[in-house]
Amino acid sequence: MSLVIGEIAYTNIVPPFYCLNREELEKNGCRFVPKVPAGLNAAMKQGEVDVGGISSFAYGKEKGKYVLMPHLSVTAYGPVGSIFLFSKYPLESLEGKNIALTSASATSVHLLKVILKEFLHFTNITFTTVTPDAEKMNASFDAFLLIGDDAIRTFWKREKLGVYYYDLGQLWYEYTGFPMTYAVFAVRKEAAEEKKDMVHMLYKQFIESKKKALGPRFNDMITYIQQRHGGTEAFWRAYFRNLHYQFDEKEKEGLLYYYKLAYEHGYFERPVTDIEMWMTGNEVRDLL
Ligand SMILES: C=C(O[C@@H]1C=C(C(=O)O)C=C[C@H]1O)C(=O)O
Repeated sequence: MSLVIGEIAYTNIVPPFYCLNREELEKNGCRFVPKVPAGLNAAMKQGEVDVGGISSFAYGKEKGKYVLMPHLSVTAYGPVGSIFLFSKYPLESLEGKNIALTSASATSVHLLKVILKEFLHFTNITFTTVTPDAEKMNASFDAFLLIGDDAIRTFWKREKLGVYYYDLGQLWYEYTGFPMTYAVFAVRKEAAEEKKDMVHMLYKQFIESKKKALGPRFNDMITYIQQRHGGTEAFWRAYFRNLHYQFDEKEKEGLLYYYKLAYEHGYFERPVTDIEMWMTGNEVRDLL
């Protein structure tokens, strides 16, 4: 029996994965599957992936099927640094325009729609989902949304593209005062039951990896990322110091508010008013 772990193929998720003892996990039957968030959301829904990072939107959409791992998420209190709407026009002038949405995302595309409809009161924007490619998107659309490393690379060349840019996390924070949780760590309920010991082992390692990657191993994580993706050391340091990886009351409150608006705007069939956790209280404390 193997445990299939979804690994978001973007840098934002690195800390909980960076210091995993992959050899040990693989020896014990774990297998890693890297995909962009939308790919993992689908794989998890189809039962091909048991556990891992998925879009927080996908948890709400599939409410009832997954439980969430405590103290793990990808969250920002304000700007994210890697979720941008790039636009030929200022934000206030987007009514009547067409916007390209990256096919890699679920949380951020709905976040953008919610922000434009709920807070800017736009009713007439055409959205088209396309493969992320800044040049092509910029050539054919008035504005385009990118996430993850695609967004970071485009942010670095924003002046060449001559576009306005808006950080969705910043907009959300300005309008609501809430943090926004983009990725959650979900476990399919069947896997949580049937592969209990493996899920426990993995959870412990996720927590340890996050602590080490943001603590004693921070410098070598930054070097590793800079070597793979370019950019400056200062950029990556600031990027990771800004992101939050916990998932406690404040993060849940922000996420539930997002779920409320997502339901009101018709993106969920049922309201999502609570979050089911994998293990709670004392049980988890033993694993931390
Ligand atoms: C922080 C980010 O969040 C990601 C955004 C997601 C989405 O929009 O569905 C899903 C997972 C997150 O890892 C990012 O893309 O940079």
